Amino acid sequence: MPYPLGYAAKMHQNNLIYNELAYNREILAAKFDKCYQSLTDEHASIFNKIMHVVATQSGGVYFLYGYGGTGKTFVWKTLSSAIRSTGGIVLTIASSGIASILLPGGRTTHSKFAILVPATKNSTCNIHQGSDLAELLHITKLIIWDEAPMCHRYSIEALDKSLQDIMHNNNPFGGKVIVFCGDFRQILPVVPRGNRSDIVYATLNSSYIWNHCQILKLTKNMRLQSNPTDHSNLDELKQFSEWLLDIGDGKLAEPNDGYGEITIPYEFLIKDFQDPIQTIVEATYPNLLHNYSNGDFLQKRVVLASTKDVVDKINDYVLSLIPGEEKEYCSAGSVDKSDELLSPSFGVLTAEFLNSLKTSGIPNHKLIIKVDTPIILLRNLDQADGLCNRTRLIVTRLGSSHRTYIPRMNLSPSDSPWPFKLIRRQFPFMVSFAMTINKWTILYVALSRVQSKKGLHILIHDNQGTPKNTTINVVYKEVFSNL
Ligand SMILES: Nc1ncnc2c1ncn2[C@@H]1O[C@H](COP(=O)(O)OP(=O)(O)OP(=O)(O)O)[C@@H](O)[C@H]1O
Repeated sequence: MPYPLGYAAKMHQNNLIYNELAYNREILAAKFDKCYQSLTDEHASIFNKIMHVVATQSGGVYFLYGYGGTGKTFVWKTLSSAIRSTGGIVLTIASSGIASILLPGGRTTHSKFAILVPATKNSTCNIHQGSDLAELLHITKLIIWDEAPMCHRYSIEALDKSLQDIMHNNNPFGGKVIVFCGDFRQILPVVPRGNRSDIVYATLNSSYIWNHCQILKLTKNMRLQSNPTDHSNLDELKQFSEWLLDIGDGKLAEPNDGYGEITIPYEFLIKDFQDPIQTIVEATYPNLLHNYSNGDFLQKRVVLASTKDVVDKINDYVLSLIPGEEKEYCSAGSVDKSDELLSPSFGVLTAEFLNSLKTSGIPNHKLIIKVDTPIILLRNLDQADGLCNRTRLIVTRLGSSHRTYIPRMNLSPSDSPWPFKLIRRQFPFMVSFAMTINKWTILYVALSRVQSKKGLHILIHDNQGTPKNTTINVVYKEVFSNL
C-alpha cells in the first residue's frame, strides 16, 4: 500500500514537535488580533509581562490568580495564539480533562508530561534525555498549567525536577517560562481519605515551588459582565460577585474556623414546595416538554445536588417526563481476586450485591436512557475530540449493547468506599439532568458557574423535608495565607 501523503516526511522528525507546530498561523494571527483588542487593562499588563519573558527566554515561574470568570482562559487564548502564530511552541495543560479541552491545544498534565499517578515525594516524570518529549520541552517557549491548585504538589515538583534534569541546570523548572493558574477557592487536591491538614499540605502553595512564584492577579468578573442576557445593572452584578467571593473566602457567617452556616438571600431561594424534586426540576427545566430536545436549552442548565442518591432520583424523575422509548443497559460486575491480600470472604460476594453498589465516579449497574437524554462521560476517551471525563453529550440513537465495546471500569480500595476492588463493565456515562457536587466543600464552585444571577435557584430542606434558608459552607482558609 502506498504511504499516505505526508507520512514519510513526518517519520523523519519528532512527531510531538510536528503536532505542536501544525497550527494554521494565519487563523491564529487573526484570533490574536481579535482577543488582543478586547483585553482589559489588567489582562493587557499580564499579557505584556509574560510576552516579555517569553521573548527574552529569561525564565520565570508565575501564578495567575483570579477567581472564576475573571478571564484566565481568555488570557491563555491570547498568549497561545500570539506565540503560536509566530511559530513558537506553547504547551497548554490542565489538571483535569474537562479543563484541558477549554484550552487551545490543551492536554491533561499527567498525559503530557508522563507524570506518575499517584506521584510521591521523590517522583520525577517519565521523560528520558534525548526522547521526543525531552526535545519538545527543550524548544518550548511557554508552559501554561491551568487549574494548578487542584493538582497535588508532588506532580508539580516532579515536573520541576525533570525539567532541571533535561535542561541541565538548577533553575526552577530548568529555566523555562511556566505560568500556573487557578483559584484556590475552587477544588483543592483530592487526597483519598485525607484530612484537612493533608489537603492543605498537598496544595501548590505549601510547596517549595511557591517561593519562586511571582503572583499576578485578576480581579474583575468578566463572566457576569459579558453576559448579554443578564439585564441586571452593574451595581447588582458587583454585589453578586462580591457575595460569591465572600462565600469562596469563607467570610460569611464569621467568626468561623472554616465551617460557617450561611444564609442564602431570599431572591435565590425556593421556599414553597411539597415535592422538592418536582419543584427544583420545574425551576431548572421550565417548559420541559417543549424544550427537551433542544441542545442549547439543555446545555445551559443543570441541577447540582450533594448526594448521588438525590441525583439519581432527579434524573429518574426527569427521564420519566420526557416522551420516547426507553432502553435499559445493565453492567456485568465482579471483584478483582488477583490481590492476595483480599479477604477470602470478598470472593463470595453475589452479583446482586455488586449490582446494588453505587458511588460517584462509576456508573450505576442499570443505565436507563432515551433519545435526547443529556449524559455525562466518566472517562477520558478521546481528548483531542473533546471526549473526556465530565464532557456532556446528548443521546441521538439507542443501539444494542451486544454489538458495542463496553469498557471495564475499576474502583480500587483507595478511591472507593468498599474494601475490595470492584470491576464493572458498563458504558462510561451517566444521565446528567442532575449531577453531584461534593457535599458543602465546593458550594463556591457550584454557585460561581452561573452566567447570570437570575439563573441561580437554591432549594434547601432538612431531613424532614422542611424548607431551610441556611447551609454549611466549608473553606480551608489557611490555603489563602500566602497568596
Ligand atoms: N477581555 C475580555 N473581553 C471579552 N470577553 C471576555 C474577556 N475576558 C473574559 N471574557 C469572557 O468572560 C467569560 C469568562 O472568562 P474565562 O472563561 O476566561 O474566565 P476564567 O477565569 O477562566 O473562569 P473559570 O476560572 O471559571 O474557568 C468568557 O465568556 C470570556 O469569553
